[in-house]
Amino acid sequence: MTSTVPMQVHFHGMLGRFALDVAFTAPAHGITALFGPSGCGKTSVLRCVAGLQRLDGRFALAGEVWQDERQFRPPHRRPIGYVFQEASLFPHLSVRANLLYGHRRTVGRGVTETIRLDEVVELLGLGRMLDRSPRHLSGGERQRVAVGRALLSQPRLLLMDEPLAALDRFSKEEILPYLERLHDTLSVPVLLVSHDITEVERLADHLVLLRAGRVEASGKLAELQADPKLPVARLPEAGVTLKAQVEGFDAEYDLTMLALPGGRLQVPGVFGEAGTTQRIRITASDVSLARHPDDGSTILNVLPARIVAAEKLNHAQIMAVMALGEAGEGDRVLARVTRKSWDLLGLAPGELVYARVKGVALM
Ligand SMILES: Nc1ncnc2c1ncn2[C@@H]1O[C@H](COP(=O)(O)OP(=O)(O)OP(=O)(O)O)[C@@H](O)[C@H]1O
Repeated sequence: MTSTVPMQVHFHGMLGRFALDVAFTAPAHGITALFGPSGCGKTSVLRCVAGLQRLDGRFALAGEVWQDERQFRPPHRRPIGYVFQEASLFPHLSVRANLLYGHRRTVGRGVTETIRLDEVVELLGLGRMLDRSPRHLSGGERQRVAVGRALLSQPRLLLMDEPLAALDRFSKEEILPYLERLHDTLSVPVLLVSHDITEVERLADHLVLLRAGRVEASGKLAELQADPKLPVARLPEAGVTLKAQVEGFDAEYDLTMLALPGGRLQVPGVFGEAGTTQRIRITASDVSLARHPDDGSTILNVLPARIVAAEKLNHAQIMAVMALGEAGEGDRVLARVTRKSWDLLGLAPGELVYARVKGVALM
C-alpha cells in the first residue's frame, strides 16, 4: 500500500569539517532525486537515512520514526535496499543465488514477502541470466541484478547512490527503461542520488537540490525545473519534463496527438496507446515566442500561454516561464529567448503569447 504520509528527512551535524544541515519532506512513493554538485552532501544524506552515519535529526517513513531525539534504529533494523555505483555481487554465486541472498535473510526470518522473485526477474529482464555467474555479465546487467537483489530483501525504501555513474552510455541507455518500469510498477519509494540531470529528469518525480550541505530547494520535478532562479533552469540544456496523455493518432501523417494541462501537442511517430500517459521533455532552447498564433511556419505546435516570470540569464538571453493556456491555467514550460527579441516584442509577465514548440522529446 502506498502511504500518503510524506517521508521526513532532517539531519544536522559535522562530518569532519563539512557541515551538513538538511531538512526536507518527500512523497513516500515514487522516486525522489537528491541532486547537486560533487561534495554537496548527497551520499552523506543517504548514509544517514540508512543509519550508517549518525548525525542528530529525525527520519520518518510513512509515519514510522527511525530516528529522532529519543531513538536511533541501527542499520540492520532499517528495512532498506541499497544500490551503489558498482554492483557488489558475490562472484562465486549464480545470479539466482545473488538475488535470493537478501530474500533469505528477510523473508526467511518472518518478514512479509511483498516482492517475489518471479516479479523481479520479469521486471528487470533477468530470466536468461539466472544460472550464470555475475563474472560474465555486462556492467548494466550486473547493476540490474544488484537492483533485483535489493528489492528482494523486501525493503520499505530503496536507496540508490549514483547507480548508473559507472556505466558507459550504451549500458546506461539499456538499464534506464528497467528503472522506469520499476518506478511505474512498484510502490517502494526510492531516494536516488545523482549528479546527472538527464538521469534525474527521466526517473524522478520529486527533486531535492543540495548545495554545500544544505537544501537549496525541494519540490515536484516540474516545478523546480521551471523556477528560473534555481540553477537547473539556468543550465544550457534546461527544460521541463511533463506528463501527457495519448489522445489519438493521425494515421495520414504518422503523428501522435498528446494532451497535457493547458494544451495539445502533435509528435512525429506513433507510440503508446490511446489513454496512456507518456513522459515528455520540452527543452527551453526549442521554444520560441510569438505575439500571433499563425504566421506561417513549419512548426506544428503553437500553444497559447501566459508569461509567468522572466529571468535574465546573461546580457544577451532571457529565460521566460510560461503557463500553458490562454488563462495560464496549465503546465509550465520554459523558453530561452534573446533579450533583443524580448524587447522588440515588448514582452512582460502577464502577457498572452504563443509558444512555438520546435521539438518534443519522449522519455
Ligand atoms: N565521515 C566523514 N568524515 C569526514 N568527512 C566526511 C565524512 N563523510 C563525508 N564527509 C565529507 O562531506 C562532504 C560531502 O560528501 P558526500 O560524499 O556526502 O558528497 P556528495 O554530494 O555525495 O559527493 P559526490 O557527488 O562527489 O559523491 C565531503 O567534503 C566529504 O569529504
